[in-house]
Amino acid sequence: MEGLISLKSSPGTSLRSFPSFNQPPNSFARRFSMDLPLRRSSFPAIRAQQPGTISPKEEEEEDALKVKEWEVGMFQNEVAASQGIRIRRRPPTGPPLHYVGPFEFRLQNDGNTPRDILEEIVWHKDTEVSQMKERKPLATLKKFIENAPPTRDFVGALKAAHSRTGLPGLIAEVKKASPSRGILREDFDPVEIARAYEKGGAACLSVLTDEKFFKCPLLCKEFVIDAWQIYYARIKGADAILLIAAVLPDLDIRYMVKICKMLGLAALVEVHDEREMDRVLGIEGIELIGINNRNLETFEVDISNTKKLLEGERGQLICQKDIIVVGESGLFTPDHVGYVQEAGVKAVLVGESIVKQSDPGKGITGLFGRDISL
Ligand SMILES: O=P(O)(O)OC[C@@H](O)[C@@H](O)c1c[nH]c2ccccc12
Repeated sequence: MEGLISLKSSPGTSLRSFPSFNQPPNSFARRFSMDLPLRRSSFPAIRAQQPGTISPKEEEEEDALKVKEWEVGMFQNEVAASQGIRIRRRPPTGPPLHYVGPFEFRLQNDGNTPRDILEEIVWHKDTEVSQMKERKPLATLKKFIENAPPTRDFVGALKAAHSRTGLPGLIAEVKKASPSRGILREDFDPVEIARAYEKGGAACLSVLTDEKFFKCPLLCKEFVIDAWQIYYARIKGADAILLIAAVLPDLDIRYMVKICKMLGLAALVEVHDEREMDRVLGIEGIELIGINNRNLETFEVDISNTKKLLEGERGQLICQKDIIVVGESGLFTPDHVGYVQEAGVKAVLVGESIVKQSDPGKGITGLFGRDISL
């Protein structure tokens, strides 16, 4: 699960490769040169002094574009905050590293220290995605998609499993580690684990999407902050993708859900509290809502969260809209599964309790209290 565990920074990365949001643009730096010193060779005005680089006009246009992008980036944080989203998409005043002339020094600014693990992941993801986008621009991904095989029906597989077994359809998660639990399995062979899940009766798999090996539809478990990641997941063989309401403002969710539809992907939109649920219920075209029992900011797990969010009017609205709800995280026993099913879920997303078993397929039987592969 790269998205969950790759929190390390990328040494040796030039700032030039992720200029748009992480670093204020050059003309800003000129205006506020004391506050926002930049690494010299990384920015257009300085590059232009070297022979064989872009023209002053191009440089000006590039600068103007970056100013706009930076402003939009900052504006996004404000929009998100107005929707109750605590996670800031980017450090408010640029990254903590600052450079002045030939001297480099580190400026640790309070505002630029992530407040919790989710924010740290999102800030890291922003850098990672900017770099990947440079290597594989959207136009390249689109060409691959034209030749990609069709997606498998993720929602259909969950519904079929539910009506076949009378139990929630299982999305079985392949993960080696998580930030809250550390390493879950030393002898980690993702392919073998996924095969065992498939044999054990899982309807779908949740995995960092890589090669296509299985018949079960795949959920790409990622921290999506940019539509580019959705295209990338599609060419890597995903059939569904996770969108986290604690990270994404409504407008992003609307836009990303549309992109998913266009690409034939299911979108699993994840919520953790009432406010997020209400936001998501106000968005048209959502088929799958995940209720995460784990708070991604504190790691606290409470399975009664699923019940709480499905009570009363919210539950009725979900029924009317024919939305499938997935109970996520912290499910270990048949009692847990029964409890969330009683609360109204038709599917569950389970990682730790089954991935840890020596035979993950048998782990599924233990989780449901009976063999669901038949
Ligand atoms: O291992 P568990 O407790 O069974 O949880 C699985 C899954 O719900 C969890 O990995 C998860 C759900 N949504 C997420 C978002 C980010 C990271 C992790 C998650």
